[in-house]
Amino acid sequence: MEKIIVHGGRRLSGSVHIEGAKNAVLPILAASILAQEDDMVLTNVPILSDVYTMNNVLRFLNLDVDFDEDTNTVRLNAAKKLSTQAPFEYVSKMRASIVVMGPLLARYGHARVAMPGGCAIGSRPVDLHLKGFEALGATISQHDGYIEASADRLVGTNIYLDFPSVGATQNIMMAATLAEGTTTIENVAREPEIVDLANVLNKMGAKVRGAGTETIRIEGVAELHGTSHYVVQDRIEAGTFMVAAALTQGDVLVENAIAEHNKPLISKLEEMGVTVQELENGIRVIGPEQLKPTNVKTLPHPGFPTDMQPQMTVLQLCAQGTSTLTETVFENRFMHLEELRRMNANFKVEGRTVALYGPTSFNGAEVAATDLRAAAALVLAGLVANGYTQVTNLKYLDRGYYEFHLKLRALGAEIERVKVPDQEEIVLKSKATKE
Ligand SMILES: CC(=O)N[C@H]1[C@@H](OP(=O)(O)OP(=O)(O)OC[C@H]2O[C@@H](n3ccc(=O)[nH]c3=O)[C@H](O)[C@@H]2O)O[C@H](CO)[C@@H](O)[C@@H]1O
Ligand SMILES: C=C(OP(=O)(O)O)C(=O)O
Repeated sequence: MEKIIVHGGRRLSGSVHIEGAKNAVLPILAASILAQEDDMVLTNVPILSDVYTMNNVLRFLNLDVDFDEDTNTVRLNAAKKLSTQAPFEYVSKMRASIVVMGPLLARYGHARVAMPGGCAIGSRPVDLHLKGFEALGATISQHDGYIEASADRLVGTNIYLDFPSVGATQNIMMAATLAEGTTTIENVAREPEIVDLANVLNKMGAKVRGAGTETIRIEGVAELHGTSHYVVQDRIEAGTFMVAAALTQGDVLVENAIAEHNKPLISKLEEMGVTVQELENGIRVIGPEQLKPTNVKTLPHPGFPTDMQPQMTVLQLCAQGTSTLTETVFENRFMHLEELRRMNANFKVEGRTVALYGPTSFNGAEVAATDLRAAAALVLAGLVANGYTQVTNLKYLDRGYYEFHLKLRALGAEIERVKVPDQEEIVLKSKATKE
């Protein structure tokens, strides 16, 4: 087992490099399934466990996948006959594997994918994905824990999403690229990662218009081919470092950060008294001596991102007075707060809203991450806590942050990541010693 140990109290300063976006690269990797000829060459690919998982799903489907970590480049080839089945052992590792379904259905008229199930932040059904496939003419059945979709040929149609789901928008968009005729999807997700995917699909020969707005129109084409693409920067990693700077009265340049992608966060930071400067080479964030309280509500893009919510609650807990945070996207994304309570946080959850009573004098403690952004939030709290904070369950952190502790250390944090024997190893060792 590994843990991160942080000794709080250091101001962060300097500049930090941000990786390509996990949430952009995962569906783009899946889009490679659509390339009947030519390699797909993706650059600026982050070294994350989720990327390894998606690469393994694609290898299982019979794509050739080569990840050169020295150059952050993944080269894929999908020219061979592919399998259309993604089994439980892969899908259970990562929910985002569901986005292989749209491309498989588009190319082969068939996909059988294990039901992804929920996770620590909510139940996360895929009904909107399936409604979209059905509207395109697929027959859907669910049995033995698998979802199966089949169609002779998908046919373009008008689809209205009840909620602007990121995954459903991506899956339906990819399915429609090879459909007969034109598909219009309304009330779609508008996240920058959707725009990045649409850009790749267009470079592959698709005709996707309107990504980034509420309506996407896709004119079906006969075939798609490989292309090369530089993955867009991770706005959530960038935002996490912006919060780290704000929290520690720091002065940090988040290199090449795209302000347009982080508008709601920047606006809230400014409201709290943080100085945010948009420079040519990135965003400079200077934390104030005292943070002002603020109220935040998570919403689909361009609203405040739910993936910044746990980190934001840590900042709000440090403000002079009471702040609120309303989580509208996922029904169960406050698990990190119970861990923060161990560190002296004072808050009250009522339904989807939490009142956060600041200012908090965080005390170092042993805490366990419950999900990806919870892990980041606990490390952030450790940066301003008295004494030592130990964060475990780092498998969550590794899903979405590359060398998080090293980047923080380079900014001046007193932080290390260590291997410690877990309980099972200790028992085995003590048995061996006795024998
Ligand atoms: C790999 C990836 O890109 N993950 C992101 C993606 O997840 P993901 O694509 O799973 O998120 P969605 O936008 O689909 O989900 C948002 C909400 O819609 C609900 N829903 C979704 C689909 C559906 O068919 N039915 C339904 O009810 C979900 O349960 C959730 O409450 O967007 C989320 C919302 O910005 C982010 O937190 C995740 O980091
Ligand atoms: C919730 C997240 O990811 P996923 O949808 O892959 O679980 C996240 O990136 O914070």
